[in-house]
Amino acid sequence: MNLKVGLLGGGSWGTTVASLVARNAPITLWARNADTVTEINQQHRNSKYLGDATLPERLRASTDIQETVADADVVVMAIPSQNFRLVLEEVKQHVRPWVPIVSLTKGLELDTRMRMTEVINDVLPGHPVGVLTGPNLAREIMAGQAAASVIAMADKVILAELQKLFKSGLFRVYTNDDVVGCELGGVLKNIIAIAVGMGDGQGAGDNTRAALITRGLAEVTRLGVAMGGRPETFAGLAGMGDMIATCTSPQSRNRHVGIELAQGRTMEAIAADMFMVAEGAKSAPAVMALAEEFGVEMPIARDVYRVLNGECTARGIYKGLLRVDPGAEHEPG
Ligand SMILES: NC(=O)C1=CN([C@@H]2O[C@H](COP(=O)(O)OP(=O)(O)OC[C@H]3O[C@@H](n4cnc5c(N)ncnc54)[C@H](OP(=O)(O)O)[C@@H]3O)[C@@H](O)[C@H]2O)C=CC1
Ligand SMILES: O=C(CO)COP(=O)(O)O
Repeated sequence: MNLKVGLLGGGSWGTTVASLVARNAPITLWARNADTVTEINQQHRNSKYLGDATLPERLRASTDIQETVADADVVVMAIPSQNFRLVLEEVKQHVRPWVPIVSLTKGLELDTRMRMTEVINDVLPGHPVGVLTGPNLAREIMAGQAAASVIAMADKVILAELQKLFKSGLFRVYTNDDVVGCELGGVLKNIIAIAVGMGDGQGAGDNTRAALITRGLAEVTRLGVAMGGRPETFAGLAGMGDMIATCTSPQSRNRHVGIELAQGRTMEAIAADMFMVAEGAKSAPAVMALAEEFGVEMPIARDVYRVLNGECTARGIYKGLLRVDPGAEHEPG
């Protein structure tokens, strides 16, 4: 393809998506860390985030945002949610006015409770905005295993071009015009994955995990639909698909946080040991505020939030589960 791509964010997922896109189009990957950039350009590796995985030789990295985005036809953002706006403000100085911006990020901005596509609209009004999301654990995709994803954008013509840009070999990319639903599926499943990790860390069984995933998906769907997403989106790759991958994979950072909380560790101590992002822990307060604003009950997310805050322990939450009287299946609780 003739489209030039600038991708911002040299972590696990940014590097993985850049490697996929490099098969289809010229791409520059921006990372703030000069060692990461040198390693990608000279050794075709990003060992901090992706171990021994070999990156395509045509993938070029840069520490210069201007060089990365000034002649880009598409800009892709893989920056964690709490730093997303900061980097986008720099992108704004150099990007051309009509260029589509695609978010890979699965979190909410804490202060504003905004989704990343809303942050993009805020900083770069007028640009076509999209999101790539789904059950996509970075290391598996780098290992060449098959995966499916969803690219969502309101403009169907640009959407079809973006689908061609991101899909390759065993990475199957479907289209969807429900940006809100797709984006919220990726954000909200992270908190349920923390709940599942809290159960797994205490030796809970497969039935417990299945119950949490199913009830978790129901509450995620309730909030997502109240915020404007379509119910069927939450039954698809961006909803149920990502929920299953994140809640069951040993590779998930959010599930890992839950397992550590189950050992009685505080979120502060867990975060101090992690160099990668766990978006669920960061976004939980914003999700709770949105649930209140939209009048949606999210009992599992609320319990996770209370453990993250140190208001109660993972063990206490699981004992509490048994004390709740179940009502009708379609009701919260
Ligand atoms: N990993 C995965 O499997 C998937 C992740 N995602 C989502 O993608 C997003 C990015 O995640 P992922 O790549 O995994 O995260 P990682 O934790 O692996 O990497 C984070 C990257 O962001 C960079 N970064 C953080 N703050 C800044 C900043 N202020 N300026 C510039 N760069 C910054 C880090 O740079 P440095 O190394 O210098 O600290 C690092 O390169 C998240 O929202 C995640 O939920 C979505 C699908 C799959
Ligand atoms: O979003 C992901 C997989 O689709 C990655 O999940 P974690 O951030 O929990 O590792």
